[in-house]
Amino acid sequence: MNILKIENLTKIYPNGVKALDGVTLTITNGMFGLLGANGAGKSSLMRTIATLQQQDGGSVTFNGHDILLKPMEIRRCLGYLPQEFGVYPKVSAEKLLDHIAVLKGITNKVDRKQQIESLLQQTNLYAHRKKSVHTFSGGMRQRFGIAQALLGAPKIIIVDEPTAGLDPEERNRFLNLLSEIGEQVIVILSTHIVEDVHGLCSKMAIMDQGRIIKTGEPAALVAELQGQVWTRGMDREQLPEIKERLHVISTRLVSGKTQVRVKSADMPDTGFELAQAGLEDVYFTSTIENKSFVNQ
Ligand SMILES: Nc1ncnc2c1ncn2[C@@H]1O[C@H](COP(=O)(O)OP(=O)(O)OP(=O)(O)O)[C@@H](O)[C@H]1O
Repeated sequence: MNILKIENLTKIYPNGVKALDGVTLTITNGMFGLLGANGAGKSSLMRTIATLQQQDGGSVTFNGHDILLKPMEIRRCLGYLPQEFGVYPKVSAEKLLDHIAVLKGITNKVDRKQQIESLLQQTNLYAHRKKSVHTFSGGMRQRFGIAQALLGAPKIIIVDEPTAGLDPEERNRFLNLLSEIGEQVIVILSTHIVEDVHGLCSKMAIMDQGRIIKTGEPAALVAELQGQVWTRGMDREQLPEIKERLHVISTRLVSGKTQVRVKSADMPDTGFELAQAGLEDVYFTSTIENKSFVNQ
């Protein structure tokens, strides 16, 4: 079993932004979802784990090795798909993978060739292996990103916002690919898309303003809220008054009418019906409660 232990991690950028504020998490084998809005601090956490930037306080250990003291220990067993890959050089996918494999220390040519061929097959890019990555579509690039992350059989795989900008078909394809990676490694999926976490991850954390505000199994977190989510349709003009009085989780426009979701132990008002709680309700209630806690 691999164990990634993050303890009291803090990161303050030179402009004074506290991107990580005492993050503590233990992550073991399997798919782990890190959910948070833009700016919550997910990329800062991912980059620190990937040893691309140093923390200002706290520690990260992987299987007992402190990554600050022994960055090579983690780099050797890490696959990372960053949010922004930057500019791709104008070489074929196959050549680029070969180059990255050399950088990752896979020096045996036969081994390299075998790994690259099998990863190109796995990511459904074999037919495109002679094409330059800069001509690939968004979805193909992300699949290429996974192929390069999987080179060298890593024990931790970090994917940062991988489905942003993908069309529904490519997004499905990408998520299926992630789910095939297996349970023998740690996969951290950082995303702001609730459904990505729901279907795929056995464990998750919600991040907001540099803090972990909730952790657990998605199904268990949803079960905790069951029986407390109420919904009703109303005119938009009624909303301010409802927001004033009730704990509104979210509002959505459905066929021209505003559908409001409210958290309450009992029926909050006339006309409300008990709704099936979902992970989106967990996410919204946690972040709303964190904001009111921070603003107190
Ligand atoms: N290099 C940097 N210098 C200064 N501030 C930064 C830097 N990188 C991130 N930040 C700030 O730190 C906070 C957390 O950013 P981070 O990119 O980690 O969040 P995120 O959850 O990954 O969001 P996104 O998905 O938008 O990247 C934000 O307020 C961001 O503006």
